[in-house]
Amino acid sequence: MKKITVVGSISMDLVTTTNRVPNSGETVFGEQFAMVPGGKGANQAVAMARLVPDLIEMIGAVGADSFGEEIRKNFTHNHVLIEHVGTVPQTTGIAQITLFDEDNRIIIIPGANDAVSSERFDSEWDVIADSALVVLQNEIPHQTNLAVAQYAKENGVKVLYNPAPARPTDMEMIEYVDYFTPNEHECSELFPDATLEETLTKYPNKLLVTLGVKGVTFHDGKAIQLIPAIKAKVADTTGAGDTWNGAFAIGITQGLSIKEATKFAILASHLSVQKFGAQGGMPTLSEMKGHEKYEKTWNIK
Ligand SMILES: Nc1ncnc2c1ncn2[C@@H]1O[C@H](COP(=O)(O)OP(=O)(O)OP(=O)(O)O)[C@@H](O)[C@H]1O
Ligand SMILES: [K+]
Repeated sequence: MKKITVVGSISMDLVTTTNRVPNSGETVFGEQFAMVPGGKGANQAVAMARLVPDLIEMIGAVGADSFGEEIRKNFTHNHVLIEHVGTVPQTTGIAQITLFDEDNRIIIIPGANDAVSSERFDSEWDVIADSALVVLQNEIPHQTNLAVAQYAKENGVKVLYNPAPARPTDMEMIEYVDYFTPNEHECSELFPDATLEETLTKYPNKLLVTLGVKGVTFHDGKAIQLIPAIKAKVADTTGAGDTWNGAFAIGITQGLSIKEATKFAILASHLSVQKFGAQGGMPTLSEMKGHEKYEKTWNIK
């Protein structure tokens, strides 16, 4: 089977839980601290490798620091292939997350992720050309995404592009990609002058919009489809979108229709929101197969 390649971000999430946030010049005691691997690229790679191990190739960069080492271990533990994860002089990307008052405040330092430049690719181009699918998000430079998407198109390789977080330059990508997967909020940022229905109708079988607890919507060429989410007892929705994108990528590359791949991915994200952390709840294929909503006709291997 051909590999799936993610070109994207890798970071360490530093998560502080506190009942008070300090004012300028003030020091407070918080409640808890956790360090968990994250970054949308890495999360989507792990989501896929949980379902199909040793078939997901990660292209990205970390720094020459202890976070980089931890992240490499985490990839290997999750059966993501990291021969093309480089080490650069910048620090490993981090997200400093403060959980306060049932909400979060996040500072991202891209660090090594800003150094993921297609101008430095060498054997990476062959990896991309040999892939069944390339998966992109928006936490590495836009120029790299654009160069990868253009190269993939020239070489007949399909691209799944998750434009998260949305950037003004995203629309330059759309003609080179096969699947475009914003969430509802990103979709209205990217298409501010049209209704959701108009936008979906303009990009049939290409634009899939995730609607959180409402599910996923797309136009199938004849009509707009809305596939409902599966209700869950929610522990933490972090990573729901990454799980959905990763599982959708697996479904599509294993021959499912857009509708069936969407349903497969909805089941994966339903399982993911029931555990803490972005990667914590990402299901394995056997966990998926054990669920009553798993359909035998999917035939995922
Ligand atoms: N509360 C929930 N219960 C069940 N399924 C959910 C829930 N939230 C999200 N999902 C599933 O996950 C998919 C993706 O969620 P969403 O549209 O919120 O993506 P997102 O905004 O990119 O997520 P995040 O940024 O939190 O990772 C949804 O289409 C849905 O199938
Ligand atoms: K989760």
